[in-house]
Amino acid sequence: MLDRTDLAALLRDPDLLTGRAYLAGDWADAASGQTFEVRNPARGDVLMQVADLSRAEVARAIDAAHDAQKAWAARTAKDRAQVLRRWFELLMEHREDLGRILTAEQGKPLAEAEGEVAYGASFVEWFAEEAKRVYGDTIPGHAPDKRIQVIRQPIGVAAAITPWNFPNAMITRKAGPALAAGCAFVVRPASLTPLSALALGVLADRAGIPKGVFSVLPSSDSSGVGQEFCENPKVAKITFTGSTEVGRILLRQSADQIKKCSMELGGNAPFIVFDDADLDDAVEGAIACKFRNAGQTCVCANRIYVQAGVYNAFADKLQARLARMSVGDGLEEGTDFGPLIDMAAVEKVEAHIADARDKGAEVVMGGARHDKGGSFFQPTVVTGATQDMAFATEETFGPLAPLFRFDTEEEAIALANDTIFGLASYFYANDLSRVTRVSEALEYGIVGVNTGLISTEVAPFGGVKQSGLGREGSRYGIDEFLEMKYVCLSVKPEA
Ligand SMILES: NC(=O)C1=CN([C@@H]2O[C@H](COP(=O)(O)OP(=O)(O)OC[C@H]3O[C@@H](n4cnc5c(N)ncnc54)[C@H](OP(=O)(O)O)[C@@H]3O)[C@@H](O)[C@H]2O)C=CC1
Ligand SMILES: O=C(O)CCCC(=O)O
Repeated sequence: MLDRTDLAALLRDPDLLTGRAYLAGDWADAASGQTFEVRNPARGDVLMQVADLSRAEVARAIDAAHDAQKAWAARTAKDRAQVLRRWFELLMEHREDLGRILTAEQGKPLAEAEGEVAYGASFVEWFAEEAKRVYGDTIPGHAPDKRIQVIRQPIGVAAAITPWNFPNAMITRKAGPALAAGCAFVVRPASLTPLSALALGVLADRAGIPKGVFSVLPSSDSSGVGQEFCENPKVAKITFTGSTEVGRILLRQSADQIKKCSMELGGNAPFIVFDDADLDDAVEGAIACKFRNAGQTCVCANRIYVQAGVYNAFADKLQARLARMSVGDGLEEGTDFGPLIDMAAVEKVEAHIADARDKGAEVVMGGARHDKGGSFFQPTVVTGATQDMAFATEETFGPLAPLFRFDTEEEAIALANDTIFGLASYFYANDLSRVTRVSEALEYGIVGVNTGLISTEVAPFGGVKQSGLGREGSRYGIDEFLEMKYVCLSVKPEA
């Protein structure tokens, strides 16, 4: 049993745990008194009740953000940077508590949860620094009396919709650059994981982010809030992480007002092992890449292509390594893989396994629900995977590693690119010419070479094709929250 009291008892600062919305600088219940449940995926217990805001309350937060934004933007960049720096420090000081809250509502092992909190905080730190480097430009005039200046200004109110798989970092990766640029920011977190978002609000409040500039708006009405964000003229920017399907809905809804959108959508990452790769490294990389967050990450390997000469050896080593890893409650010491987020996620993994079996693949490891019950699932390896199987075209979002066999480099590249998605891709090889050729040929926003982990605040994260629009993190990430203005000055000659 894990309820609110138990979870609060695990925290050094129980005030981080709240079910009230952070609306326009005030902590509030829903006016209707409605709440929705947040559950712990490992035990299925109801952890807490959280304020279930209406669309009208979300509109009120947008009004407040709109009113507060101008004064926030008018502060010096250094001043905004100092407030963000304070927020970063508080996030790091409370890393353990934030990790416990995250694991309790999302399920990932504590070490991973704390890693996510530090990763999330790194975006606030990075963009606190970048706030001071929003430079403009001076362009030589096109006529003797003309001077041309380019300035970059905050876009206005940014509205974010974020997923359950990274309940902390997907918010900070958007809020950091938005606030640094001088935007106000409202976020509706996934209804499965609002507690991490609300804890971020508690610390934003303590850090001195002004009232209204940052709001956290839990609501069970995802489509109603999505419509409000897209249709409210006071919102200038939509920033979303989630499925390609919902991304399409938000883009359609944003079209009437030509709203600026950043979309970080689904992936279907190929992970290619060439026969000149270091196989032990490739196995470690595959485990980190495929099984992180129990496979519920948009940059997780979804299809593992292994060259024929090393196929059997790779499959054996992968199984041997996985056999030493443990599935369990993320709050317990020594857990490598937590539960899946819910039973729908389990059913999707099962459907992909059944489809592969029907089409001739062999399940050589796992393949079934774990005897811990609930949404725990066995780490699974499937051999004999082929392009007609469901996981070749759809994200599994679970602990299923399908191994495809290929013969030539050309074939591997064609198979890897045979998808509507283009977020992350990975390959292991040592021949320098091959590394260069393959890096250039993969149609993806991100390529990991001899590594299964590519996430960092200093590099641009984002996809091509139907994996999204825009980039998050790095020096480019702040551009998503800025508009460029060209000022043409006519200078009269002396009278
Ligand atoms: N790129 C990524 O990081 C992610 C990819 N996915 C992919 O999507 C699949 C489904 O996962 P799921 O969680 O359902 O992803 P969704 O895209 O449905 O959810 C992501 C966020 O969008 C919200 N949302 C859902 N429908 C709407 C809508 N009509 N308008 C506005 N917001 C909406 C959700 O809210 P709520 O859940 O509260 O309804 C959540 O906050 C996964 O299996 C995976 O393949 C999922 C999550 C992240
Ligand atoms: O699944 C996602 O959308 C977030 C990826 C986490 C990361 O940045 O690595």
